[in-house]
Amino acid sequence: MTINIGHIKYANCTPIFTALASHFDCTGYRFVDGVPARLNAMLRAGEIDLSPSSSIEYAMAHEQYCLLPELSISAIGPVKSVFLFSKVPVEELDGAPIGLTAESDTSVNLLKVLLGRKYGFSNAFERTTLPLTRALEQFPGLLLIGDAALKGAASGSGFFCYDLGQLWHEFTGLPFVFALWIVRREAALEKRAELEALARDLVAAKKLAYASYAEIAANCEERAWLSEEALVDYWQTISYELTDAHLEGARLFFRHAFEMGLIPSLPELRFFE
Ligand SMILES: C=C(O[C@@H]1C=C(C(=O)O)C=C[C@H]1O)C(=O)O
Repeated sequence: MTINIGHIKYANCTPIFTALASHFDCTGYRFVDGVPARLNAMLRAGEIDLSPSSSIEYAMAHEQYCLLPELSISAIGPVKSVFLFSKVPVEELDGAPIGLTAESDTSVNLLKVLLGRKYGFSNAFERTTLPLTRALEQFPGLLLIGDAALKGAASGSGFFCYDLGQLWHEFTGLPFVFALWIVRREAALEKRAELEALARDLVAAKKLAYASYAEIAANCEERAWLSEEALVDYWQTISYELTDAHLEGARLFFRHAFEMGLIPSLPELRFFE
């Protein structure tokens, strides 16, 4: 049975997908490229079986999902690819309308939690697909994630630039889990043996990737717009683990989100086993 796997088309996913494709048999897999918000919707609709997807998507529909252990896209401090860009210092954004990338579901809610709870602000939020400079003509602040955020930060845009991984760490002292590997429970039942093999291979691929960041950077598509050194530095910044501290960070995020009415209930974290 083919397994339909979501593939976030961002530099942060390149190491694990490259290592998976180069070391393991992927003939039974169909990879579906997309941005996180799109892959979340496809996962919810049953159009893919599993994906590294927004952690908040798990919380939104946890009765349909379970999680792969030992894998995430997280930050323990700065993440380098999730930024609030702003025309003024963040302390001056109370009441301001904030533009939100259409690609994210976790980080838009993280920004709401941080502005609401860390700063005590009350903001209006609006999704936008405008690029950085154009968006900041319309909004005093703009949230970008993934490659667009990496590029925006590297461009020396002259705007104030706040790393949400770092703001969360200052606020809580905990890791922040941006993405979890989410599996549809239906698929976990129907494709159990295949998913067990994939879960094992993904953890092995993660470890192989750790040992070959320089080689992966030298050969990947992202080299067209980011230097090998910057890619390796980015991958070393991200935490791909899912330890007890990561889970504590995720639970605390969900608690804030629930208290602010951003998710319908507090999810139990259930793993594929
Ligand atoms: C660190 C990142 O994590 C991501 C952020 C996500 C979100 O905000 O919904 C989802 C998946 C991850 O790719 C990033 O994309 O920059």
